[in-house]
Amino acid sequence: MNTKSQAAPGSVIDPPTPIVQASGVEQHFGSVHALGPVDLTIERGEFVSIVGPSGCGKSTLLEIVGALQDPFRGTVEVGGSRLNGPRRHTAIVFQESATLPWRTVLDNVAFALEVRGVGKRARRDRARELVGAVGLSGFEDHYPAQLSGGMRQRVAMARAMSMEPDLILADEPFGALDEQTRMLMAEELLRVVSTIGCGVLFITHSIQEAVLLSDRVLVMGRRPGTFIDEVPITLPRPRAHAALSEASATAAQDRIWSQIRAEAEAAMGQQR
Ligand SMILES: Nc1ncnc2c1ncn2[C@@H]1O[C@H](COP(=O)(O)OP(=O)(O)OP(=O)(O)O)[C@@H](O)[C@H]1O
Repeated sequence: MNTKSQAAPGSVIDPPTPIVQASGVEQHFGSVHALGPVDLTIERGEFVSIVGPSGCGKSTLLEIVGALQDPFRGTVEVGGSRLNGPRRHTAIVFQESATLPWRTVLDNVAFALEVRGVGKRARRDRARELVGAVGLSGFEDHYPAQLSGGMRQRVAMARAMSMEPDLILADEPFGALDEQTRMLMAEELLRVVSTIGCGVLFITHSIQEAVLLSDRVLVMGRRPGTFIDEVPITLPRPRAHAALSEASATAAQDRIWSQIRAEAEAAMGQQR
């Protein structure tokens, strides 16, 4: 799935910079040292997950990369430029991503296009395509209140895609969903991401989900979180859930779990 394009030999085009390059990132909230320092690089088109014990600083890092937290220590470049506020091509998806209750599914998805000044006809056509891509064809005229939580999350995903992101920041996006919907949504996300070829920073408490989706899983230790391991996932793509029973996948899951377990136990000990 990696869509890392290479500059042709002799080409005047520079090789692409990573989509995210963060170094020495650290966050303090008053006397609470929440995160870091950490370095993080995500190549263009790469899917990177972060797993780690509760409260270790995962969301803090994602929010810093998404320009939702400022100030912080260290430097963050996204798309080759120093971060100086929210970017148009960074899409952020949370566990309970908000939909606009007074707009239909189609108009929720068309909203980001409207903000960008895309004409009415073009944005409705594009929104219809995206609604289809997340499996909601037939629900275009429904309002969010008429949908299940999983369907609303699909609307949020379609809206994120409408921004033509080069980077998706996803913080436990399927955390509130039942197991079956969660599995289907994970496969859906893989399809979407491979179609648009964007980089992804994905936070999850599910080790299985991280292994299924990622090119690399970063394991964060207890607060103040730093990366204690980096696990490459070499399963061939396209992937479906059956891939999780392959030997390399179970080995990766065991390796990640043994480290998180040790960190979570130590973190619980600190809190006693
Ligand atoms: N605005 C804030 N003010 C004070 N402390 C904060 C703030 N935001 C986060 N923290 C603290 O910083 C630490 C890291 O929080 P963060 O939400 O990044 O952890 P996390 O790894 O995402 O946790 P979880 O897995 O439980 O969602 C925690 O101890 C949290 O209580």
